[in-house]
Amino acid sequence: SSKFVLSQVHPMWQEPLAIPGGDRQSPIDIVVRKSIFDPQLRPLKVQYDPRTCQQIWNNGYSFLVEYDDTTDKSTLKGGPLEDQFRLCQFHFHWGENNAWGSEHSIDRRLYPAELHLVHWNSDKYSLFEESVIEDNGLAVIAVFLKIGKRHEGLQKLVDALPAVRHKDSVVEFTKFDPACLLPENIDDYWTYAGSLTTPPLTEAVTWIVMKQHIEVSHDQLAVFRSLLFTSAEEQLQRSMVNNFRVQQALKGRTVRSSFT
Ligand SMILES: O=S(=O)(O)/C=C/c1cc(Br)ccc1O
Ligand SMILES: [Zn+2]
Repeated sequence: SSKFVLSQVHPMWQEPLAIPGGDRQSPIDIVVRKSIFDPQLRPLKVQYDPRTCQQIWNNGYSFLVEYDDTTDKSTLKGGPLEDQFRLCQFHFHWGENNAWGSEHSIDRRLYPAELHLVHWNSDKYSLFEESVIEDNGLAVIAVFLKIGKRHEGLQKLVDALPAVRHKDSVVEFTKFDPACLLPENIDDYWTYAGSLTTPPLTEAVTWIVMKQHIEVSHDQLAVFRSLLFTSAEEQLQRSMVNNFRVQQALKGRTVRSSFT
């Protein structure tokens, strides 16, 4: 029988005492009126190849949709980026209800969920693992999710999630084009220097936070919440909800916008 702890009494992981550097941590609240329009920010160039999609893995924090990043087939460049970056995975963060769940906020407004498309700098490094510790090693596109109409493109992913209910489970997942999860307008975004929001929390990320959100249905998000933080062997199962990090101090950083 499935006895799940419905509300989270303990955070997903303990915030470490010593954070690497600590002056460019993520996520943050984006104060719109304090962001600076930068006319030199170029449009983003996203070129994803659905054939590089490989599997879904429940890593105990979220579920990662993983891509073959051994060649430059699914890439991101332009925007604030000087180099070419390779897509390695995307995942989400969400709440136990629709009132919260995103990691970033816009003028303190939280969304029920947030998508992260994680890319690493393949001009400078040969492996994702190397890029994770370098200050311009990673670029993450963040897209807010709002409850509304059903997202047709997401449904293929939602249908696969019961197969990765427990931590450490993996299921083959192919031919998924992550571009279908981007909003129509990807030219309007905020960007700032930050960190991973899950361990190792390294300060290697150029964040690109989309202004326009996407819509998913209540039922689609409910399937995210049916996942578990815990592995099949564990006695006490815990629902995978509230897998977001607390917001971090801006510490004098500037958030730039690509739009006025
Ligand atoms: O939430 S993010 O900051 O995008 C964390 C990304 C991430 C980085 C590593 Br390394 C492993 C799994 C992950 O989900
Ligand atoms: Zn994330």
